[in-house]
Amino acid sequence: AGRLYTEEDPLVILSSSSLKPAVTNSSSAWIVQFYSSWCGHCIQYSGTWKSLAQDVRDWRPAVGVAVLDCAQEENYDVCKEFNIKFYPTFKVSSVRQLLIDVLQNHTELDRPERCPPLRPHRSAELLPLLGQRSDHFTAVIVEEPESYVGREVILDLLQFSGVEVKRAVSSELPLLDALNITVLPSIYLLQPNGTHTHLHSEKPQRFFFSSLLRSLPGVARQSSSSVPVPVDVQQQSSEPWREFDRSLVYLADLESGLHYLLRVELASHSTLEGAELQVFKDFVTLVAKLYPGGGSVVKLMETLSDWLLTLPLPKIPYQAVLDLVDNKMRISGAYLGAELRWVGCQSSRAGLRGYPCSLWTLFHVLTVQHDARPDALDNTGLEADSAPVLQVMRRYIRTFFGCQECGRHFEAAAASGLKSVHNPEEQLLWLWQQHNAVNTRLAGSLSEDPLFPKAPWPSASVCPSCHEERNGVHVWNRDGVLLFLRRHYGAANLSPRYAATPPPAPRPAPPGAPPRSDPGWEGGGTGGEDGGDGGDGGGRAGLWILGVGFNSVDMSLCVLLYVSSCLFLMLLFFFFRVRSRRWRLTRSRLLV
Ligand SMILES: Cc1cc2nc3c(=O)[nH]c(=O)nc-3n(C[C@H](O)[C@H](O)[C@H](O)COP(=O)(O)OP(=O)(O)OC[C@H]3O[C@@H](n4cnc5c(N)ncnc54)[C@H](O)[C@@H]3O)c2cc1C
Repeated sequence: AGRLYTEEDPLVILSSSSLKPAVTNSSSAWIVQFYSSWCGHCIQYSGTWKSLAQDVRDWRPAVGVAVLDCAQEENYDVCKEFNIKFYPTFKVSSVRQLLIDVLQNHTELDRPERCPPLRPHRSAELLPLLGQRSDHFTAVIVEEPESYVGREVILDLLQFSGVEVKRAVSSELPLLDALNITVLPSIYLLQPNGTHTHLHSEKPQRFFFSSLLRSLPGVARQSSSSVPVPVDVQQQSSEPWREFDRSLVYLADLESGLHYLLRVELASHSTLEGAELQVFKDFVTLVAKLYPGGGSVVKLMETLSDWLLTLPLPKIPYQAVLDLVDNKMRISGAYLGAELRWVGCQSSRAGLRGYPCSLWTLFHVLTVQHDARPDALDNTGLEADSAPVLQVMRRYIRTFFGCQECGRHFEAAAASGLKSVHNPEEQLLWLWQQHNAVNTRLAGSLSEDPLFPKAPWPSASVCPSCHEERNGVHVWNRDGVLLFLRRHYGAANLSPRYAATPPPAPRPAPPGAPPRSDPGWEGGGTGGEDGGDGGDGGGRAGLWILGVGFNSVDMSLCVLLYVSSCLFLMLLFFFFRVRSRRWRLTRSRLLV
């Protein structure tokens, strides 16, 4: 079963393995909603999509309605291939009309086999039918050219035998005259015995026309067994619950968020150029400078940032970025885990929380880091802004964040609110306030996880000093909130538990080695002990000689120095040899 959709819904749940077999060379057209189960709007919208599927259920031979969850790891590649960047919203009626346009605009050659022709008929095609006997009813709907009613009724009756529906438009004057049609849309019925009559409908609407035709004698639904429905093979993996402490922030969430952002969200942009490239560069710089801990993630982001800044290319293929993120160059100590391990952002039900939760968390951490180290962004080009973290976040959300509606809301808030942010302190408070505004707006919505209800944060039980009552009215205590945010999102409160790149375990000191001050995970881990696929844990690439540790860069420098010293000595040797020969020659000439 899908996450927002189940097998009971009147639609098909597709996955990477069933999408292509279902839609390629299909006898019907397909409308597939690529959604993301973490996207609040997709959750809100799922009801609409189900209504649409229900609404056009009888059109099934001509068109299949399906969904595919791009937030599922196994579907990443197919969403990338289909270039899915954002998850839009529609109204049922507009999607239904869009469907009709798509179905009608197929040329005769590539029209799906079971899709009926939807073009209007000419008077010359219809008038000869009057008075003719037949084995079935023929309904003629005459309507304005822009009306969808006729096409909707044709599709509604697609699975019914005993009646054929045709449409004509109001410009067919000979037909209008012959049938004496004065009101549009109208429905005219040609009976099997050759007579014809105007059908009286309560209202000139799709539902009434379709119902009338379905109730005609001998009109019956055909067996639907001939309609192939692909069997979905998608299995939902149920993640094991990870015990965690709500008072901590987990590095595993930050890393999983970065993994999703860099390897999934960005992957739908096959090349980065212009403003997009600049937004990405700024984001990477920001993370490289402010991500706490100085560990392998920072090393990776620094490498990426250096590479982006030193290459003056106007356009960068995403694959090149991915190669660096996957550390194909095997740079020692640079690594970002390639899996999702939600901890503080895990959910009680599949499909909720996860990525958007991690993105909020990441930016809260970055605002607090910037507040602690305001000089960290010096000489990056970002320092001139009074709210650099928020500006980068704003541009990232606007440009790349998959939830387009969220981006619109955030942009509107930033456009009006960021003018009042003048320093790092106001910056972290603004983000807190904005996040609370979103919480309030979404409280009780379908995207809410009952285990993590959306409410003004932090609650009075978590931070009593954040709350006050003035004249019987609740108010936030600004200083209390500031203190709480600095502590909660501060480097000292980040837990490495469950992280894919844990801090390096203290290396057993070799005999005679000088006591080493353990930098711990905060002081600059050099990569995971379990480097994982593609990761080159810095800890493993080194060598201990006489109690001194050398990493692979040190070793390469040694080799370089050794080779250049040898060359230098050889040069000296040849230089003196040539000189001594010359000297001997000159001396022997003088003696002669
Ligand atoms: C920029 C942005 C805009 C979004 N806009 C929308 C939108 O318009 N509509 C929509 O449906 N979804 C939106 N989302 C997603 C939505 O806000 C949630 O992220 C998502 O529903 C997951 O909710 P959650 O329960 O994990 O908590 P989240 O709201 O994601 O919060 C994650 C964690 O942050 C902490 N936290 C909560 N509130 C605060 C706060 N005020 N300050 C600091 N920390 C806090 C808590 O520990 C919480 O568990 C947006 C996400 C982002 C990143």
